[in-house]
Amino acid sequence: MNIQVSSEIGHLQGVIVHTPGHEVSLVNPELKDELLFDDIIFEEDARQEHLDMLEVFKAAMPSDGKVIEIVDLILEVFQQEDARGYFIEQLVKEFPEENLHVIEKELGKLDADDLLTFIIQGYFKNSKGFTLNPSPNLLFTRDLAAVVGSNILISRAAKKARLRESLLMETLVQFHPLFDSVRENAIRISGQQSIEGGDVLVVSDKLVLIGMSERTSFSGLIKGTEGLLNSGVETVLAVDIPKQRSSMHLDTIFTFASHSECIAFPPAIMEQNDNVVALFKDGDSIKTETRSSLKSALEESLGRDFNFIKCGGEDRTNQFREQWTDGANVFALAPGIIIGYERNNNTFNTLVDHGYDLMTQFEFVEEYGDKDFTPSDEQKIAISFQGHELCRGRGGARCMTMPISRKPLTS
Ligand SMILES: NC(=O)NCCC[C@H](N)C(=O)O
Repeated sequence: MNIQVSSEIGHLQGVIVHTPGHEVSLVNPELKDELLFDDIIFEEDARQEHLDMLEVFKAAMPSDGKVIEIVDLILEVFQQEDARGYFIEQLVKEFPEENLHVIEKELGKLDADDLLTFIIQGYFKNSKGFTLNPSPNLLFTRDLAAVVGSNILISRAAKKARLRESLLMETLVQFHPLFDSVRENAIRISGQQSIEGGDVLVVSDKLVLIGMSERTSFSGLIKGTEGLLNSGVETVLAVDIPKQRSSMHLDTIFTFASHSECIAFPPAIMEQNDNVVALFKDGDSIKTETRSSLKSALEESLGRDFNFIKCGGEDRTNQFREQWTDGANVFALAPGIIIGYERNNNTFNTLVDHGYDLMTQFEFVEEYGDKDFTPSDEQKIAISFQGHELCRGRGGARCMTMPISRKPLTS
């Protein structure tokens, strides 16, 4: 598969996901805040909701499209002894407080399955009593990396609860053949720097948005920007967003729906001024310029009008309620073909006002499951899916996807 993503909306051809497994059942309520979950979630229902979401992806994707489970990639890569060794070395180094050096030898003897279980669920037989917290957030594959054009920016998580996922992603890029084409030029950040994929929105291969959030540090933003500007991106728009749990990434308050439409949470995006800084190259240095708003910055950069559709509609309480349940976090399967949680009905009604046809996940799969879906410029569809358990992990459709291949846009 050719790794290439030059927009947020091009027809989806390849995506990495993680259908939740037993790790979500290991979240003790006492640890849920530390593990970045807002509630404990019921594994079986969460898994079914996720699998049903994937059915929509498959119906919308071309027949040769690929939905790839990240654990399959990890198991493949862990067949290589040097990949296991590399991962274990990083794990021991990055988590000194866990004293994993004491069991480094035992870890080295684990086969691929047992090592994976240890990483995701936190235990293995003969672990001498050493356990780790589970990794329930692997579900949100978006945050592990961002494919930008034909490059990859590997995230480094801000929170310890997610740092193991960053090491997994780094190991995949280093060792899995899927990433052969991006390995050498991969953009990496290190040390105290942090950046998470939910903060990176690929408007085009020349223009990228990066959220300055509670998860993306200033040094992470600058290092990531340097890497992008050195690999063909012309402008990064840094978007200052509230540093708080409810909007932990830019994509929790802003996503793209079509060539000229975005879903935005009004208070944090549409009602802000001077909250965007453009970064671009000037010789060997990076120059910055303030932009008055995200809308004007996008319009100026792309030379066309944008329509920001309000998450939650006009009512203030609904805007806040539906942002909280990821109403602004839609995932585009193709231009104008988006999917989001069914519960955000005010957001869906607002999309209808903007010319979207509403379909449930079941209607969409019934209609397109057995025949090719060919997106057209005339058709806009907002697909609703049920995610009452998934939603408690505090992420929506975009958060649960890492696109690695999208068709280039024609217009
Ligand atoms: N891109 C996203 O917004 N991802 C959602 C991440 C949710 C996860 N529980 C976290 O707090 O990191």
